[in-house]
Amino acid sequence: MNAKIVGILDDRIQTIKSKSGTIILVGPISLPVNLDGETVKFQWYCWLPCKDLVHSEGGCRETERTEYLIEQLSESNLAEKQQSSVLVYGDFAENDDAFIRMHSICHTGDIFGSKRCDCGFQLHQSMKMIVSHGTGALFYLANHEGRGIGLFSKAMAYILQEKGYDTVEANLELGFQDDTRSYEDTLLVLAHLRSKPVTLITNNPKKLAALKASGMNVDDRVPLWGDISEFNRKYLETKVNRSGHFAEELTIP
Ligand SMILES: Nc1nc2c(ncn2[C@@H]2O[C@H](COP(=O)(O)OP(=O)(O)OP(=O)(O)O)[C@@H](O)[C@H]2O)c(=O)[nH]1
Repeated sequence: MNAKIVGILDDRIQTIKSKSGTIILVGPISLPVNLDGETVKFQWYCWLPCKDLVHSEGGCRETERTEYLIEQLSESNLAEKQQSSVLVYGDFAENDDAFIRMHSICHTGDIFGSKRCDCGFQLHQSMKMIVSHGTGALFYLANHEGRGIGLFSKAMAYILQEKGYDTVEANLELGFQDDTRSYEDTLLVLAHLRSKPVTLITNNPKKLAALKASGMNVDDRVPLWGDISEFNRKYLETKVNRSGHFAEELTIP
């Protein structure tokens, strides 16, 4: 193992231990982002559950950790697994007030710009809200596709939705719960980066409750509705009527 390479990486790799397993966090990494034509500098971190390494014990050792981690990377086939990450803005550890977005990956909305949901809009808008607020973090949760059912299953659910099933019914008909997302690892990363309370960007009361129940220090919420069109009207109505989303701020034309 090249000691120079280990030395370069070592001080930006940390382990976070929990009852359910260890997470390896890499960062901060400077990430300049084009946000509506302006360059905004975020600090980026990515994390990996130790169990996703081929020899999980070796990767998570306290001593010589980085060396063991590098040895396993090329064998661990990480492109076949999902890694989540977080974009941090401002003095995240210390500022009294910070906006947090827990954003579930949406291949169709975030990447293709699909208008069947509001995900792409929420992703972009939440980054703008965090920057204009001055401090915050966008967690991009890569194992949450389709509220936890996976991309292929979401494609099947979309076909059922074309035949009149709503989002919740389609998930249930395919044998899933309506919402199977876990925030466990994400909250460990958040606690590592910040202990002060946060304001959560969401319209979803169940997400707020689940995060609070898992120990997240949330003292406020801000809504994020938008990009409403004929294509996502039923999806958004289902959020309000079936999933209990806060409706007071939503006006569907
Ligand atoms: N199963 C299913 N998932 C969908 C559908 N449309 C979007 N999604 C997924 O829903 C997730 C969006 O979650 P969030 O943006 O956190 O939405 P939310 O739980 O309503 O909460 P907030 O956006 O915070 O208000 C993404 O993973 C999308 O892939 C759909 O029709 N069916």
